[in-house]
Amino acid sequence: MKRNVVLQLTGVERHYGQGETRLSILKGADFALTSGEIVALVAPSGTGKSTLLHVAGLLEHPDGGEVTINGHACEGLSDEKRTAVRRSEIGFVYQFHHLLPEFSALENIMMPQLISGLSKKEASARAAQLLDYMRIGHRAEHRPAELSGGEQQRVAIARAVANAPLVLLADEPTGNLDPDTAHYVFDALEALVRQSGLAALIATHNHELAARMDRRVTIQDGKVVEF
Ligand SMILES: Nc1ncnc2c1ncn2[C@@H]1O[C@H](COP(=O)(O)OP(=O)(O)OP(=O)(O)O)[C@@H](O)[C@H]1O
Repeated sequence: MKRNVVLQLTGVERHYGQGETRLSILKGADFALTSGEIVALVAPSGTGKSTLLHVAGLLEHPDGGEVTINGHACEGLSDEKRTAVRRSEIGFVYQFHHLLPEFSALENIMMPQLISGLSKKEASARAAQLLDYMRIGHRAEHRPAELSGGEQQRVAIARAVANAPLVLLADEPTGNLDPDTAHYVFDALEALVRQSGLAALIATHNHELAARMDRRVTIQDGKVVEF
């Protein structure tokens, strides 16, 4: 499989507040993620992991620098175009699943596909396939509250990749799970990434999980450095 840089951060700056209370979180951060790789982002609390993921995932604008997705510079894009890139190229997983409580597992995974214009039939077929792949096909009709924490996260991962993005960004996806379940959920995530060739950047405090990833990076003085 040909390896491409699918996500690139160049000189990314992110500051919060003004004047004396101004907090500089990212100070010229550079980072590149290549298709097919899984990278751990391991850094102490408050150093800017979520900030980095939000900027990389086009959820926040950087105060300086550039975010390039699959070769396309995103900072100059209109909000509409950024949203379109985010929907088609980025999947996001949070520590808490953020699934829609009134919808079933299958419907939650169908949702981003319906928003992207797929028919119900197509979206449902892909959602069912992803649930099977995550080994929770038998829970398709259940709502999030009826699922275990590990099952909820597997649905959230399936939803994140439903539109076949290039990049999966995950912010502490197993932070809420016991160690065995964390490994089980990571197994599923890893299989999905390996099979589809997408790239993943995963913030985690779990050093055992981080050790299973291809590369580990951290944030030091507002910059991304290899661990
Ligand atoms: N919207 C905001 N306004 C002001 N400060 C913010 C904002 N968002 C984040 N911060 C601050 O930026 C710093 C980095 O936050 P961030 O959430 O990126 O850290 P983190 O490394 O993900 O931490 P954790 O591991 O605890 O989740 C923190 O000091 C946080 O308080």
